[in-house]
Amino acid sequence: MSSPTELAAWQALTAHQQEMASVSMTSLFENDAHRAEKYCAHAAGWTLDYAKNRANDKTLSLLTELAKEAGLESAIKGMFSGAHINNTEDRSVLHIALRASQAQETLMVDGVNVLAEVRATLKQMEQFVAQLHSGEWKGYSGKTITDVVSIGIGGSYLGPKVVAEALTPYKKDGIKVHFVANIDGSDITGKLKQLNPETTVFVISSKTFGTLETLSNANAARDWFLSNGGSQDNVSKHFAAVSSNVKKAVDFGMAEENIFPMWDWVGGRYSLWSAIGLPVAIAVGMDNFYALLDGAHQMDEHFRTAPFEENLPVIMGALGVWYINFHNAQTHALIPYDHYLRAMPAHIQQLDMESNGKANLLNGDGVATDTGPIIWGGAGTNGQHAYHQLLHQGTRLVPVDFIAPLTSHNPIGEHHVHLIANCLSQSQALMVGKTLEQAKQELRDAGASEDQVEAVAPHKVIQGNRPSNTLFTDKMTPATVGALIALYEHRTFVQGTIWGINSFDQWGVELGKVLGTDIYNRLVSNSDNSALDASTQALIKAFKKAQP
Ligand SMILES: O=P(O)(O)OC[C@H]1O[C@H](O)[C@H](O)[C@@H](O)[C@@H]1O
Repeated sequence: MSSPTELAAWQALTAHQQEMASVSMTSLFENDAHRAEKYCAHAAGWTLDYAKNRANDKTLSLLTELAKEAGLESAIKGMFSGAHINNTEDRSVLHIALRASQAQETLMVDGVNVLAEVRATLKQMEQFVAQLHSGEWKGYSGKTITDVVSIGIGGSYLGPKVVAEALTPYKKDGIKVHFVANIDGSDITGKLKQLNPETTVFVISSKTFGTLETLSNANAARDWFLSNGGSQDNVSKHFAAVSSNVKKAVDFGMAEENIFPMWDWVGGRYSLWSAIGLPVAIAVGMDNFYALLDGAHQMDEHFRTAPFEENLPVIMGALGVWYINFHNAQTHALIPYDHYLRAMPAHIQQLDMESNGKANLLNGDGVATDTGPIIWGGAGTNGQHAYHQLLHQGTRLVPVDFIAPLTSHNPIGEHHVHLIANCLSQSQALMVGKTLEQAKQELRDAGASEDQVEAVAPHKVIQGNRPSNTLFTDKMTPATVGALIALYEHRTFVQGTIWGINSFDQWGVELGKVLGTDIYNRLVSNSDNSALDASTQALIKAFKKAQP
């Protein structure tokens, strides 16, 4: 596809943005008694209230038209049929196959029924999880396993960690699941201190089995195991792997039956639904893992079949484009009002920024528009006492997604009512703001002198008219958590399709890895560094000087 700026809907939106510039969201509500119910959509246990956006019927119809002109309908068909939509790697993009309904028996891709492979792997996971939970799986000294440590990084780490945390109320007793990712030795050292090698199983999650951080931590775990009573013959009782590189995992010491396959049609950041999600399945049980997959599948079906006007990923994706490209928004915040979902913004950050942080169209030409925004956020209400100041009064426009369950897993006292009251009031405050007159009156009512009123009132003005979506569900369950993450996966795809970029490769991370190896070699040798830039030379020198 060529640049989206050439599309008729893009040009119409550019003109429409001018029309909307002086229209406040509050006036949109005043002029349409049905706005709240109209600007509301439902899918897979979630409701999206998108009424608090700088958008009217025309905006939404132009945005929907833009998605159509950009070819989103055929892109969706392409994804679901296994077309090689990841064009730079010539691969299908099939995370949707990992959660396909059991009723579907075949999905033929390049002559292979991928669903048969997916189902066989799920069965393998079932057995593994059952053996761990029943106590049938014993460590080398005959003791029952009490701890599982997942070692991975990027997509082979963050998604499972975030979902396992989100599903804390569903955790099964007996086995504690830990995650290690960083090559900073403090990460694994801290974890190993709490563990007994006789009762610990490590799951090494790496699609390539070639990632520096993961292999370094896997080797450190094996060394620890071997120097604390374990033997080479027993490595297979304490180490399993999830990887598409079986040979490397076998060479490490894994038994072939403890290696769970991955496929090149699953991108790392989309892989938590595969055996990469094994730590989740161990933490919450296979029944809950299946419920997670089913929730995601419900969202897939909605995305595949719902008209764009009612389609949550399309609405959210298109509204994001509206702000990024027509209002110059540089970032997008996700604020879950749910303690267990507190790390979700980090997962969506990885998902979205690794997918849409691109500057080339599918055909290789440079883009003419901004693409993926900076995704950030954190748990409400904590953020209200920190960065919300900037959301309300800063100079930047930051569209926000508020995410909340209507009921709590821990309904103590008035906590949940307050939590939700805060969530709703934040989106309200962002929209309505506070005028100078209101600020003055507030100060007068509090007994301030006229001098104080004049001096302080401008600082209390809140511009308002700042957009947000509110996503809510009855309860955070495996199914609703699965649907929520699938929603953001598809939103990312919608935006990538509108921008005409490939959301499924990640060439940008490679250069740092190559240079990292080069610098490593320089740090451990007496190489001639004079050809390097002066800053890097000085930093290498400082490192070497500090070594004992
Ligand atoms: O699963 P692995 O092969 O170890 O890869 C782990 C991660 O590393 C890479 O650098 C990619 O940027 C990620 O997309 C990937 O998830």
